[in-house]
Amino acid sequence: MSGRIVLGANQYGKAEVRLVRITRDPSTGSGSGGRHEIEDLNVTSQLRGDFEACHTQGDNSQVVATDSQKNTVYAFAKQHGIGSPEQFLLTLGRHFVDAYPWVSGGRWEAEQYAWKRIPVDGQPHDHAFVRTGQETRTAVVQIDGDTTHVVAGLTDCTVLKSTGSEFHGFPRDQYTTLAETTDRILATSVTAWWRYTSTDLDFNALYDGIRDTLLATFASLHSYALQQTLFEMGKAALEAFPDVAEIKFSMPNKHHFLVDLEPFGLDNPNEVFFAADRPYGLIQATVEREGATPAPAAWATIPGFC
Ligand SMILES: O=c1[nH]c(=O)c2[nH]c(=O)[nH]c2[nH]1
Repeated sequence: MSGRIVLGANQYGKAEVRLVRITRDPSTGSGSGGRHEIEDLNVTSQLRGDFEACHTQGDNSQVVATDSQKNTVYAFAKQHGIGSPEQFLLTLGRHFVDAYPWVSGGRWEAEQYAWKRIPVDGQPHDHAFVRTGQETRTAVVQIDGDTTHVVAGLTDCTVLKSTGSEFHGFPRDQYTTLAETTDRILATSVTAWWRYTSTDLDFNALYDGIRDTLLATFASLHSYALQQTLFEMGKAALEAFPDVAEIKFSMPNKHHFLVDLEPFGLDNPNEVFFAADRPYGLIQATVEREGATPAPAAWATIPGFC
């Protein structure tokens, strides 16, 4: 032992690059926009090799910036597609090892989130999807003497439309930078609670029917705002299910920003997106039957709704 302090094992890179790739095939599908495929990944790229000088002397001449690693993820999604996470990571990893002699290896990781097409009238929709495997069904019963309230709902039901969503016409002031758009991704994680008017119902059948109605409306509505989508989802559920008195929603607007690939000489016609996790828009509203008697006690223990 010399007593000298030295650098041990190290790796570095960009973690959790959220990437959504939409692949459009205008020759397929029933609508004018064709059938879309969605691939949704969380990618981490880390390089290993000779990075001694950076750690010990602040010499960045061999440091492939983590920002460049992130850009490469997005550019490769455009250029090579994804296909499978394994194939995508292999292409990515080989690129860094081949491009930089001092990069001896690295670690590339991806999580892929599965999406299913939302069924509308029994047919899988061309460009509206629901994320599988995370939705939770919820229910609360409250009894107070002779009064019983049943509220039920769902949470963490993540849905996405890769077209059929616009947002424009909003006021502009000196703090407005958001561009108007006539074609954007609309994605949200639906939390909904609805109040039943009776305790003697086929709750399983109702849950399935209400959930399917909410999702089919999300899929079918050409949206001008998430607020409008929320209202139409509630309206459709109330119209189809007379045993539901009212429905409350909390829906984050899960923003997907188009990645600027121009610096890399690539166009990006709504194909490669940065899926931001925060901040997010948060849209909350109650949809109710006009003139109905309110039931504040039913909602007293369900926080976070208006
Ligand atoms: O559907 C939307 N509603 C908004 O209120 C809003 N605000 C915003 O910046 N983007 C959006 N999108």
